[in-house]
Amino acid sequence: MGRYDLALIGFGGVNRALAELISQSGDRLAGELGFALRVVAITDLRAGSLVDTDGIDLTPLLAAEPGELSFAGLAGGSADPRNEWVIREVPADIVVEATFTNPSDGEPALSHVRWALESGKHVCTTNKGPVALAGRALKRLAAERGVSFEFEGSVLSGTPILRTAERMFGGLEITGVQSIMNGTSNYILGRLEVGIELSAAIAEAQELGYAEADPTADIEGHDVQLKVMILANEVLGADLRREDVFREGISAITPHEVRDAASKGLRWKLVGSATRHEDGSVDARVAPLALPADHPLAGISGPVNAVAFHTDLLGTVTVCGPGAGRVETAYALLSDIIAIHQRHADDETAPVRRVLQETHRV
Ligand SMILES: NC(=O)C1=CN([C@@H]2O[C@H](COP(=O)(O)OP(=O)(O)OC[C@H]3O[C@@H](n4cnc5c(N)ncnc54)[C@H](O)[C@@H]3O)[C@@H](O)[C@H]2O)C=CC1
Ligand SMILES: N[C@@H](CC=O)C(=O)O
Repeated sequence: MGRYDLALIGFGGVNRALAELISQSGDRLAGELGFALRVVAITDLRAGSLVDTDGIDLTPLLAAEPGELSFAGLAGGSADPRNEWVIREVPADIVVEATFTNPSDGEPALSHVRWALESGKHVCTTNKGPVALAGRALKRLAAERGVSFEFEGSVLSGTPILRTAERMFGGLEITGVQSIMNGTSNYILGRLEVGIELSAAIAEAQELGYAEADPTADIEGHDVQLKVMILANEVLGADLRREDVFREGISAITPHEVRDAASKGLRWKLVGSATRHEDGSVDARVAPLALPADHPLAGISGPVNAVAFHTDLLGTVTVCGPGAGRVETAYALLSDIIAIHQRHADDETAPVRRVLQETHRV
């Protein structure tokens, strides 16, 4: 059986959840998917870096409290993350980027992704920064190097919204999208409705693993701004920059307004939308809206997200599912790895083929 060796960049909630999945369910997944997964490198700003090209034993790492994990002193370990060296030099097949999202310039994740693609490694990421701010250039670089750049988890976490649009909407003209794409703000609005204070609701969203490292990005709409850019660029053929997308968050909405709206059958939602005009131009914006109960997005609660696609032949098609969560987002990474396998399993240089040949099974 073939195998993919992974380098995990960032070892916070999402990449830990992926490591847990591999550690606990790797054999079952290998039987089902036809390839095994092995982690050969991990880097993290706080923990440092750890490399073992024979495969890292994940069990003791996952047993440690996240805040207390340090790779210094372990064989192949260092207190320094050594991101560039690990990404460029360690012989991994796939670099899995899950450091924090930087809405301003996408760094350092943008460099991580670029280094990996330049080194001829496939990349999967849940990080919205590189995809929203440099998606076109990175896809071009990946194509030049004959590798894949996958980012399903950058929009709607594990819910396969980008692949659904790409693979299932053939022949449809999509004229616009209206969406709820931030689990944290949607969760918080629901908590305000039942009388929880804003600061307590934010703390809950952090504890549950939904919030960004800096939750301002969730509350003030930066996160949705990036996701609208990704969706519009991928689905509507746009080439939006951040300054093209009007942004207003939920911080100005008071708990009283939320409860008052609910008593009138309205629900405040942070809505990201994009519309394509006849001349091909695309307008996009992020703003809170008080939606009537019969709106397709009004009933979307908690960390669940949804995208309503406006199409010519089907009218409105709404897809909903988890929009945040560690395990849910780790699933997005697994789905990216499966996509890489499906695309490259027949390549001359594909890792699966290479391993099969090495072990003389073909
Ligand atoms: N948690 C969620 O529900 C979702 C998260 N995402 C995105 O996935 C990414 C990871 O999310 P989480 O794991 O929840 O975040 P997290 O904050 O739990 O983990 C990020 C990790 O990256 C590490 N890190 C930061 N800078 C680094 C650097 N320069 N080099 C190496 N490591 C570095 C941090 O020490 C931390 O352990 C973020 O970009 C986030 O926006 C996307 C969809 C959903
Ligand atoms: N903080 C984000 C995580 C996923 O992108 C959210 O709450 O949606």
